[in-house]
Amino acid sequence: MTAASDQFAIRVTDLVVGFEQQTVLDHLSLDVRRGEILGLVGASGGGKSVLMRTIIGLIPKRSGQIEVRGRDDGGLLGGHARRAAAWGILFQQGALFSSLTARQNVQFPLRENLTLSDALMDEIATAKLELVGLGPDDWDKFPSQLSGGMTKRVALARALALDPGIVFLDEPTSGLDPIAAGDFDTLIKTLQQTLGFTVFMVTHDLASLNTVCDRVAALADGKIVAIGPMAELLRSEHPWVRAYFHGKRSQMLRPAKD
Ligand SMILES: Nc1ncnc2c1ncn2[C@@H]1O[C@H](COP(=O)(O)OP(=O)(O)OP(=O)(O)O)[C@@H](O)[C@H]1O
Repeated sequence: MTAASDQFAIRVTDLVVGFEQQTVLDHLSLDVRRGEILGLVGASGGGKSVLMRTIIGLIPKRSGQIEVRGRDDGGLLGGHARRAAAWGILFQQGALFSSLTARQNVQFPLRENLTLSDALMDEIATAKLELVGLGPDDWDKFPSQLSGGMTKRVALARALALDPGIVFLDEPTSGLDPIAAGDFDTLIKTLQQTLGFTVFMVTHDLASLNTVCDRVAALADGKIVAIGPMAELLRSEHPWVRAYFHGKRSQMLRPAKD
């Protein structure tokens, strides 16, 4: 492993992805640094989810390279589980199993990948639920009994079940009120700083981009057209990036000048 490749958690080079006649990602390149929180913005239908799903292997690519390093330091886990622990994902709607309790949802990846006693599995699952701020009263609730914010927290606990090196978050704050969204942002930042994983986050939430992301990447016309800290993106001359960050709705979020 070279020092340069060690620096990156994900390297996407010249990626082309499409469906029938449609080309969604058109020779896209993107590096995600190890240990950073990268936010991805782009127009609706522009290919953000397709990019995330292609990186994790759910959608086939037409051409290009994808290198996902994740966690390869060995740790306590064996071969199959080590690969599974490379990344965790939080899907947009939480995507919990409705017939399983919060605790059982978090145990699911453990059961799939590890051979552990029920007692140990219980212990790991409750530790993860505590990590995301859920107490014993919530552990045995079913998804229908959880609020939107709690659902996201359980989904995050499940994404962290195998101690992944990379966490993919698909619009983590969508559907949450601004206070719950702010709390969730803080939780992600705190966990990332404590546990040191890399975060790849698709979001439309300007507050999240401002407060939690180390860098922001903008996807337009199937490519990454700007990438850097938020302050740099705000100075970008790319027409779509300008329209996104300096359009009427974004302006409304800034304090009025007196
Ligand atoms: N499985 C699929 N089969 C065919 N077309 C697809 C498939 N998945 C996505 N697409 C198409 O790819 C394009 C990009 O979709 P994608 O879901 O990545 O957009 P997005 O940027 O995540 O949008 P949003 O912000 O609205 O969630 C869309 O035109 C969509 O219809």
